Amino acid sequence: MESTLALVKPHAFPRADEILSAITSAGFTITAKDVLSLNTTRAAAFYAAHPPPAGAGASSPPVPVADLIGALTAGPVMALVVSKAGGGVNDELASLAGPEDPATARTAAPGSLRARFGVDAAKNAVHVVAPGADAEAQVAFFFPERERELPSGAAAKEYLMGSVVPSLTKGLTELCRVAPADPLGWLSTFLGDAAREARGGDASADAEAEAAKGAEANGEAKKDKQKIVFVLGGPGSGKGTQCARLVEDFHFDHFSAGDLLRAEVKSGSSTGVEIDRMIANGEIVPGDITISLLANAISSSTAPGILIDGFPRKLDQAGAFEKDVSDFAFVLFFDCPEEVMEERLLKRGETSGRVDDNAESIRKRFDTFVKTSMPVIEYYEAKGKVRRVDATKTPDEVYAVVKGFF
Ligand SMILES: Nc1ncnc2c1ncn2[C@@H]1O[C@H](COP(=O)(O)OP(=O)(O)OP(=O)(O)O)[C@@H](O)[C@H]1O
Ligand SMILES: Nc1ccn([C@H]2C[C@H](O)[C@@H](COP(=O)(O)O)O2)c(=O)n1
Repeated sequence: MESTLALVKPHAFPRADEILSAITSAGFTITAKDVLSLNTTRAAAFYAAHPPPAGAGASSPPVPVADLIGALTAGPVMALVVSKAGGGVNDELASLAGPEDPATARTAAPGSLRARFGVDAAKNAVHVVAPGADAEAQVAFFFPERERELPSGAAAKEYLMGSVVPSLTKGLTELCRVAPADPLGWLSTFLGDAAREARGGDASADAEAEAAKGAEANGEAKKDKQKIVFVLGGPGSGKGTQCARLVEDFHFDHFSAGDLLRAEVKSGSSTGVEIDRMIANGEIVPGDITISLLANAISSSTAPGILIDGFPRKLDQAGAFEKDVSDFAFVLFFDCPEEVMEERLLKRGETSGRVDDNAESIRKRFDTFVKTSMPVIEYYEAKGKVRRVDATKTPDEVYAVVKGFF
């Protein structure tokens, strides 16, 4: 089975079902699918690593990369791994897509995807891998965790000796030295980091770094040099209190997802009305709203570290942030029983003015925390990324433990 990449571009996204059906009717199999949104940095990195073909057609001028980036970042993208038995999957899919420019496609290949769903040479419905280009690398850009076809014989030996044995030996040696409480989680994080480091020299990572430099020059902050820490814990566990101390001692920036959402409510925007209702009801606001508020807030930060308080509250928020905004260093988790948190919140409610510091909202918030947010902590705990603190002690005692993590 040979595989290649296809992207359904944002303007054609509403017609993704028809595009998928055209692809499968032509005898291809969709072996992986993801819906994502790309920011400018990531789209620029993609086109830098995988430059588009020279022109939309023999007689047409090349499409400016800025237009391609604009088209790819305008909304949701559907990324597909398209497979077919035998060879030539790239060329066959390129032929189903049709000429780059939909205007040309409509006369030269009227049944093609671009003829049917394209608008212009940038909004041309689908990105497919150009004949002769590196399909595997393009697939890996969007599906980095996907298993590749394993090498065999001498190639397998070379791969194992060169890539697997050195990091596994180092990982196992370190594992014995550190003796972590969760050895499997620890080793999985270690090997994941080693693999990412090894990929640091590949073409797409270089391109991404270059693109990020460009984005920085345009005022977009590059977050990978700043330590980002997710601060989690139940409502009233003391996240905000401890973050304030870290800001004072370490000059970090502190962004509270709850505060950003409350500011949105105050702004009087139409989204704000709905956010206010959800907060009072103890519900989680959709991740895309919170992530865009956070991404905007952290984009201008130049502090050595960034504390993201009260986020991610749901597993999908965690994945989306890591994918679209930034990696993070660890989760600082304040472990506190409900009775303690309830007492603190009712006391805070006497003066806070918060719509959710009342007995009924508190009960709903606890329920949401257990059902929706604890799985985030368990997920990262299994990866060895959680630093847990007993939050029942006095603020000074809690802080003595917290600052040891920085
Ligand atoms: N260790 C502590 N001991 C006693 N009271 C505390 C402690 N830490 C914080 N508090 C108090 O408990 C209340 C809740 O603390 P804080 O606002 O820091 O919690 P939070 O986790 O940020 O809450 P939320 O998620 O609801 O915003 C505050 O009134 C704070 O003064
Ligand atoms: N990632 C987030 C963070 C917060 N909210 C909403 C729901 C919470 O109950 C409320 C208050 O947050 P807090 O100040 O307690 O951190 O804000 C959310 O939906 N998603």
